Amino acid sequence: MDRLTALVQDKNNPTVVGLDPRPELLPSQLIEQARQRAARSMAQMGLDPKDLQQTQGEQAQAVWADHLARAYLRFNLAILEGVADLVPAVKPQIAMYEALGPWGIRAYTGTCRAAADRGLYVIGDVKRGDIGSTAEAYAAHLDGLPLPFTPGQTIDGPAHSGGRFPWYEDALTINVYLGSDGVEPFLQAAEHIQGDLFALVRTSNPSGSQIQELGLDTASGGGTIYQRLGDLVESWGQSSIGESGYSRLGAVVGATHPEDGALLRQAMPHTFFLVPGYGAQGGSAADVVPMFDQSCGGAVVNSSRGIIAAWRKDPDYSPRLSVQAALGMVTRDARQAAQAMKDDLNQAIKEAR
Ligand SMILES: O=C(O)c1cc(=O)[nH]c(=O)n1[C@@H]1O[C@H](COP(=O)(O)O)[C@@H](O)[C@H]1O
Repeated sequence: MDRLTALVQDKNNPTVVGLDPRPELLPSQLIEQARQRAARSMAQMGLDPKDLQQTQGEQAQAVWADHLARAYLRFNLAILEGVADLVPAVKPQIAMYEALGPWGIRAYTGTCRAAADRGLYVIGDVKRGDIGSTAEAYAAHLDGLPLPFTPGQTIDGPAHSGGRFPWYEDALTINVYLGSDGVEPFLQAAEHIQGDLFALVRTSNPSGSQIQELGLDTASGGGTIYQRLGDLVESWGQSSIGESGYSRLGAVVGATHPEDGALLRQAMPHTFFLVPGYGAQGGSAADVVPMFDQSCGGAVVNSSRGIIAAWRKDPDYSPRLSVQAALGMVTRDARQAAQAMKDDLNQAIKEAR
């Protein structure tokens, strides 16, 4: 977590902007423009643009997914323009993009690349996890595609280009339910690119408690499942502790569980926390304070809707604005929201110390 720690310190800001686009979070004129462009594409392909309105037929759906994905990328670029110099990191959530098929994936990788080009640390929120051999393939998100030229050809060691192509992520969120053999390939890939991972430990959603708060008997060490997971994550990270004092294996700890976060902070001194749930899910700056260490480091806090949808609360917004003007508002309001979050977090941390 050395690079992330350095970026947080440089910008004096532990804020992560979640890039989670959805049609209703985009200004309507951007959607309308995508619709018009899709209709033109349909006409050029000799198809009836009316099919688009009812999204009838595979081709119409493909054309629409393509143009909506392009609108997502434009929207994200507007957000990045507003926040890139202010925040250390972004976290695109891949499900929003995967919903648009291959065109969405192109918007996802385009977003990650644009963020990386602006010097931001990119957390790919992919929440992967599987048996070891499959986890190796998922881990290619970090260390690049091992592309054999001949089917069946094996590639020894880091013979492939390695690194950021084609995903451009610095870190991934992972699900560690499958145990250490599902984590090891991710750790190796992270080591290869000097990147990081964030394992789900205590999630922000209410029903996470159905599993994570289950108690363990004393023979199994006592405590709860999330505490045991925390211990395991701390121990799996031991061999990758960097100069910052934190390992490459971080933990996701929801802002909606401040008491649990405080317990985990104590039990996991070498584990960096990614804290989602601030803002739209009700977590406050006071709630996230216990997730930070004594030096006010060791954690970053994510907000997605609170920043990317800030334009929706702007009294000057009107659907009659041009696309350019609406995107300008997206940029400005995202920046204001990110600045307000930075101030809110830093003030709460300062007051608590
Ligand atoms: O791994 C995550 O990022 C995550 C874990 C968790 O426990 N809770 C959680 O909300 N998230 C993600 O954090 C983001 C929260 O979005 P907002 O509620 O809009 O700020 C979404 O991308 C979620 O998928």
